[in-house]
This record gives sequence, structure tokens and C-alpha cells, in this order.
Amino acid sequence: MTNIYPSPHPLVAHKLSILRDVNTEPKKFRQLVRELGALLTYEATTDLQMSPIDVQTPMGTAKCHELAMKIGLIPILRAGLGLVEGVWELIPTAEVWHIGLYRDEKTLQPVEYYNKLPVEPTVSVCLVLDPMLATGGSAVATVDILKRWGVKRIKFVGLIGAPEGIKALQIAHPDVDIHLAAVDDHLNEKGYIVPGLGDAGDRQFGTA
Ligand SMILES: O=P(O)(O)OC[C@H]1O[C@H](OP(=O)(O)OP(=O)(O)O)[C@H](O)[C@@H]1O
Ligand SMILES: O=c1cc[nH]c(=O)[nH]1
Ligand SMILES: [Mg+2]
Repeated sequence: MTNIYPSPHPLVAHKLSILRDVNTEPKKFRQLVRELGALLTYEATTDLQMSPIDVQTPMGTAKCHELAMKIGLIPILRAGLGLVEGVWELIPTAEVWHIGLYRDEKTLQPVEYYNKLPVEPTVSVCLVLDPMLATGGSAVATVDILKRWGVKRIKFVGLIGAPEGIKALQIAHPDVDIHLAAVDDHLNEKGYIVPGLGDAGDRQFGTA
């Protein structure tokens, strides 16, 4: 399938290598997650729909373009929170709708604990934000929720994906583009990505 986009950008690779390092402390880790969120979103949004607009400059009229669609950022709590700020810097008009999911430690199945989406969709494009795509359960469940909400255009923006999670998301939602900083080797017996970066939530929030 062709909907998986690992970033080819040297800045992304450089920042990811520092992020992975077991010695990178939470403050630096949060900064890198924020920066990577912005860089990956820049790559993920090249095909957004635009509408023409005439802008008066001090020298005349410029034929310009503006975003034509309302964009929603959907961070998956907790770890997805760290990606919001960098993306919001680029798209300040985006709405942010939080989805709370945690993985059951034994079954690795996602458990929903927060969802305050209004009845009718208020956005037409959603960027699902979560650093880790491991089994894919959390991403698939979030896209399920967004499709039930009525959103048709959905992209996943994350940092590291395991082949297992990428496959699961592709099979469940082949229409969802997957933008990542890297694709890693495999999942371990506890569902952690190897080599990965450990627990993205714990490393951001200092809870390890
Ligand atoms: O692809 P999956 O197998 O579903 O795993 C990925 C999920 O696991 C992590 O969240 P976690 O459950 O640790 O919650 P947290 O962000 O609150 O730490 C991560 O942030 C993803 O949401
Ligand atoms: O490697 C992993 C897998 C799931 N969640 C994480 O935070 N890290
Ligand atoms: Mg976690």
C-alpha cells in the first residue's frame, strides 16, 4: 500500500535520534516532540484544499490562496498531547478535540476514557496525533470514532510506527494516510516498539 509516508527529511532524522536516546531528559524530550510534530505536519499537509483570495498589499492586489477546510487536531491522550503545540503553531485556526485512550497492559486493547466530541462534526479534515503506532489498536479506534462522528478526510501523524501497527491501520482504514518520522523493526512481547523510544507518555510527563 502507498499510504505510508516515513519522513525523508534530515532534520526529522536528526531530532528523532536525540529523542530516542535513553539519556534525553523530559524537558528536551518535550521540545523535540513539539518540533517533530510541526515538521511532520508540514509534510502531511501538502495536499490540503485551498481557495483563491485577493489580498491588498501596499503595492496592489495579490492573487493568493487560503486554507479552504476546517482542520481538527485529535491528540490521543496522553502522549499525543505533546504533538499539539507544534502543529498549532502552523495551523492556529485548527480546532483541538481530545480523545482519551489507554492500552490495557494485558490485552493491549485500547480502552476509551475521554470523548467530548459534539454530535455534529465541526471540522472536515482531522489530523490524529500520537507519537507511537504500536499494535495500531489506539489509532484504529480513534479513526473509528472520527468516522462515526462524520469526518471523511483523516490523516495519522506520529513519530514511530511498528510494521504490525502500520498494517493494522492500513487494513482497517486504507484511506488514512500515515505520516511518521520512522518505521521500526518490531514489537516486543509487551507491545513496545523495538528499538522505539520507550514509553512516550512517561518520557514526556516524567512518570516513568
Ligand atoms: O498502537 P497501540 O498498541 O494502541 O499503542 C500505542 C498507544 O500506546 C501509548 O499510549 P498509552 O496506552 O501508553 O497511554 P498514555 O499515552 O496515556 O501513556 C501511545 O501513546 C499510543 O496511544
Ligand atoms: O513502544 C511503545 C508502544 C506503545 N506506547 C509507547 O509509548 N511506546
Ligand atoms: Mg504510555
